[in-house]
Amino acid sequence: MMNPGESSADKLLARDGVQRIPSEKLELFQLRDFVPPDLCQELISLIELDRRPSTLADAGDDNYFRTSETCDLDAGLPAVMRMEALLHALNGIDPAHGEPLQGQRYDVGQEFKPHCDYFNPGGKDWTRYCSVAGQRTWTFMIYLNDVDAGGATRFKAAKKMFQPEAGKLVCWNNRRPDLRENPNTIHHGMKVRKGLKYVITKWYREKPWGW
Ligand SMILES: O=C(O)CCC(=O)C(=O)O
Ligand SMILES: [Fe+2]
Repeated sequence: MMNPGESSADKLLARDGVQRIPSEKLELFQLRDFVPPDLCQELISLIELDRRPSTLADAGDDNYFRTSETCDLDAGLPAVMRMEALLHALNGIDPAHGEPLQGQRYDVGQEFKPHCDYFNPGGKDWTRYCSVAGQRTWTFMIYLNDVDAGGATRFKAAKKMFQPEAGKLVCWNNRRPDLRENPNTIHHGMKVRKGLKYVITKWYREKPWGW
């Protein structure tokens, strides 16, 4: 049986418009027009109100690895609740297994270099990030606006680049069928060349989030 912290290809493909990116190496999907324009605008306004420099687990020494700005979105706000309801209807994941929704804002020249969303087993932050809620299972990411130039998300193993497009969802399973972390999920939020880029990210965990 599927863990309540996971979605599945069958569940996602049951929705009209969901496309699986052909690859043996990972489970990767997109859905255009997932989030309506008025909700995209509301979420952009919330990110603008409350942004701060992004941080990283296992950051290492590269201060330019993730140069965007982040915002934790308050789960009690109507726009955030609407977003959560859309996600739950699509992916079927128990909302208790979700981390709080995060917003990201990238200015010209900002990027998130190639990385995986799961935590490195045995890495120095492993205990701190995974002791309560376990490993990250699935990632759901939504572009909130069309970017003037740049800002694509590149999945090298799948030979796929997603162009930002208001309301478009990209989602993937961070693990393989045997539940080991899948390094083929490595992805690069490429530099914005012109304009701003806003995204929302939702990460799910093996166990309930609980704090
Ligand atoms: O902004 C992007 O295109 C990628 C964002 C991302 O990978 C993340 O927030 O984990
Ligand atoms: Fe990521």
